[in-house]
Amino acid sequence: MSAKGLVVLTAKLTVMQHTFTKPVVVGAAILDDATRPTQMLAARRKAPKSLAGYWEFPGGKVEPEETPTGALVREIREELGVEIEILEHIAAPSDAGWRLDNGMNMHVYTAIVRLGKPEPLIEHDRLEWAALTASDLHELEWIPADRLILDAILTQLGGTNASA
Ligand SMILES: Nc1nc2c([nH]c(=O)n2[C@H]2C[C@H](O)[C@@H](COP(=O)(O)OP(=O)(O)OP(=O)(O)O)O2)c(=O)[nH]1
Repeated sequence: MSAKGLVVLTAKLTVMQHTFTKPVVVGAAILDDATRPTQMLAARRKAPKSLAGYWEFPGGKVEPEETPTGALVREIREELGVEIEILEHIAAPSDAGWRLDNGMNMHVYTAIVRLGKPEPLIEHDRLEWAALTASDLHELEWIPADRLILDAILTQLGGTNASA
């Protein structure tokens, strides 16, 4: 095959890969404080109909040219109108992340707000600071797949979280 043919084939394969592989989702567990967190920001989805009313980690899909953390900073800027600093990755059951009900995988990172006040701008109709305790977090109606992640966050923050 000629060099030109190889370039065309590679380009076609890249397009096919983006078409057929599921996007990776990133979510932010936004904390009220980096060293002694007591609260986490939950966001209630407006759409699609099947997810409207459920609480989630604000975030979204990683675009092909983005890093996961770069995508998360962008998504939070778009959705909540704030600049965040990412703190740590929440350890997931596999390198692929947390398996979601839609077949996608999600990576979750703790973060703090560096600039601005979070507002539900596009995808959400409510934001709520929930206490970092199992009872307060689970009281909200989360997207079912997110509940395991809540427990992992509580466990991972256990060493620094005064209220857990
Ligand atoms: N953001 C987010 N999505 C989640 C969570 N749990 C969960 O199952 N999902 C699902 C819902 C969606 O099907 C998918 C994420 O898609 P999204 O609609 O948030 O992505 P996006 O902001 O990039 O939106 P779009 O450009 O595709 O419209 O993952 C979660 O905690 N946060």
